[in-house]
Amino acid sequence: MRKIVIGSRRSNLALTQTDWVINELKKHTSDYEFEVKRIVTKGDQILNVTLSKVGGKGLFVKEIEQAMFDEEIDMAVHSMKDMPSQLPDGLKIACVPEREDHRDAFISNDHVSLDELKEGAIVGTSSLRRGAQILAYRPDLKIQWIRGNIDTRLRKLKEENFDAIILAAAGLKRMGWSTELVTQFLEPEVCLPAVGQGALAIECRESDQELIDLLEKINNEYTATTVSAERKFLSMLEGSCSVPIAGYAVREGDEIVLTALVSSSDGKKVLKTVKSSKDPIKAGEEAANELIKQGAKELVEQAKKEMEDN
Ligand SMILES: NCc1[nH]cc(CCC(=O)O)c1CC(=O)O
Repeated sequence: MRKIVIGSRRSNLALTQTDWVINELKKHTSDYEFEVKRIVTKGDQILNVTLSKVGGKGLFVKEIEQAMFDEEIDMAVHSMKDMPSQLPDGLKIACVPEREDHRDAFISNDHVSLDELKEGAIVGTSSLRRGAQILAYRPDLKIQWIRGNIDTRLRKLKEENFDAIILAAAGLKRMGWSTELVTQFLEPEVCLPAVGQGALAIECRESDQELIDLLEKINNEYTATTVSAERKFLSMLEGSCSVPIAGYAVREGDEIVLTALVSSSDGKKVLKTVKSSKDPIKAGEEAANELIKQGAKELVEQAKKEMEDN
């Protein structure tokens, strides 16, 4: 019997997601044994600075991808939103299972809604994207960086000087937290999710056809298609991890409808567009081209300069 070794970050969320995938695979086959191998990534080690300042997305996947090349592991389960838009040669996203909740979850002390937070209240997030959209919606609020896993952030909400925090709903739900904890789920109109938020990316060697055939069984066509539109948009604005960037696609009839956003970190300048196409790649390209036309590249350049100055 072949043993499939799955690399996972050691965070509770990563391990939970990996276990979920193993369970899904076991529904389709009993021909394999599965083993989880924990891998520490750079992103797990650096917890005290804004991720966008130390290299952004790739931080959570590099060591895991190396382990795949070295054949120490056969596959890995990633949060799609942590995946850079370009994969190294020789690896592929073999399948995209059904997406969990795509929304951001707003959690406040005493369950005060975003609209009813007192003037100047402090919202904790380490995401430029969330911070900018909250400020665009409520310019009077203060954004304060917060890091750590879900438990740490919830503890900081209670113990430190935060009035509210924002987390991915998907993370909470996958970890089995009660949704009663959540004051409100932010709809994409208020806070457009990160590209791929709530979805998983299962990565393996391009040459491992046997594993690719197995993973195909838990691919979700709707999620794979809509996420491909979001990621095409992201790839055309790659290098933009210094600016807030967001994208979320749905299917309406036979069209993929992609909403895409790039903004300044202070939320004062928000570029947003909605593009539809039967072809998800085309929807992604058109959204990117439209935002570039509106000045997205200039926003990126400006943000890079500000970061170097700081
Ligand atoms: N950036 C870290 C990260 N990567 C994936 C998730 C949650 C699950 C998901 O969005 O798919 C989180 C935590 C968060 O943003 O609150």
